[in-house]
Amino acid sequence: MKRNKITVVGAGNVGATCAHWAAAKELGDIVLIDVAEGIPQGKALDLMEAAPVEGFDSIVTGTNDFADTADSDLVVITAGIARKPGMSRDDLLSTNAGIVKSVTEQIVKYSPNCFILVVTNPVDVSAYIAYKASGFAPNRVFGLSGVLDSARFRTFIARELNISFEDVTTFVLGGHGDDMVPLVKYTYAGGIPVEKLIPADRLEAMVERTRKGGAEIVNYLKTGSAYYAPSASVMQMAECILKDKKRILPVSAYLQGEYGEKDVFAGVPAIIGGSGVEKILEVDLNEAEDAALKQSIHSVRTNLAKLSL
Ligand SMILES: NC(=O)c1ccc[n+]([C@@H]2O[C@H](COP(=O)([O-])OP(=O)(O)OC[C@H]3O[C@@H](n4cnc5c(N)ncnc54)[C@H](O)[C@@H]3O)[C@@H](O)[C@H]2O)c1
Ligand SMILES: O=C(O)C[C@H](O)C(=O)O
Repeated sequence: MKRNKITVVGAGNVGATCAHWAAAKELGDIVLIDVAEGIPQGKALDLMEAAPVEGFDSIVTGTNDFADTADSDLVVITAGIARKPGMSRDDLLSTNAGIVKSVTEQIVKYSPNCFILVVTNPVDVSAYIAYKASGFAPNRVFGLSGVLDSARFRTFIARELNISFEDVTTFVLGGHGDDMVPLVKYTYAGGIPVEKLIPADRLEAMVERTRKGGAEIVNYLKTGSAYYAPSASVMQMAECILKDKKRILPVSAYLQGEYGEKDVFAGVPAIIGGSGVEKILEVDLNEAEDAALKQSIHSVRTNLAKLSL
């Protein structure tokens, strides 16, 4: 039986931790690639030497040569710079746009049939760049946003109610920026609408904390951004493809008329399975939610307009 081949581009905090989760879950064999010489090789060997202890059988290799990524089933792009306190994700655009484009060209050259999961920020623009540079169908390229943002919102709600994290479900939609849209109306604890369990002012505080969730971690770390929850989130998306799970997840997907938007990537609920983004789901939004989603997507378009694509 053929094993899945997963390439992670960028062996920094997010990339190396993606490899860690992928190995621990035995999602396939893993190739870590980075421009920094020795880093992917060292981290890959270190991770593989955990296999006898943890009991996983993934082969993990590190490289600086894209030829070693050939015939990957799935490629995760984490290459690029992370923000520091005082910066927004948009401040990363001018550096990361070129990195995402060149990396995508290399990916496609060696793995013409892969799925591409984009992490590099600002992610909705990076996903657009990867989509255009790859020439792939839109179902094969998507970005990490809502799974992470929803995980943060779920965490805050579970702690507030002192219940299991797993029992909270929600959607955070829109661009992965400060005006992302946590949807309180679609937030449940064990099937019960959270609006019935938590006072409105407490919920609003958690919505605000979710919107600033990335910056909260950046302000603690000082020299980089979050990576445990981001990499766990991206590997959940990867698992859905590799195991054809058909889960409904909020992801940054290419819109072709859904929610009244075209030719842009933004966070929407979608069925994620063996064909990647199998279907984008349109949920009912009230006037305020719809306006917030449009504003958030407008911010993504403002960034896109800064690029000469
Ligand atoms: N979408 C999200 O929800 C989300 C979540 C977390 C992080 N991020 C983003 O992910 C990116 C990576 O974050 P990190 O914490 O891992 O940063 P990091 O600095 O720890 O790692 C980035 C790695 O990319 C490598 N790199 C740079 N250019 C490269 C190239 N051309 N080819 C291959 N590798 C290259 C660097 O050498 C470095 O090892 C950042 O842009 C960050 O903002 C996004
Ligand atoms: O906030 C960042 O810069 C990284 C990432 O987008 C996050 O939400 O943690």
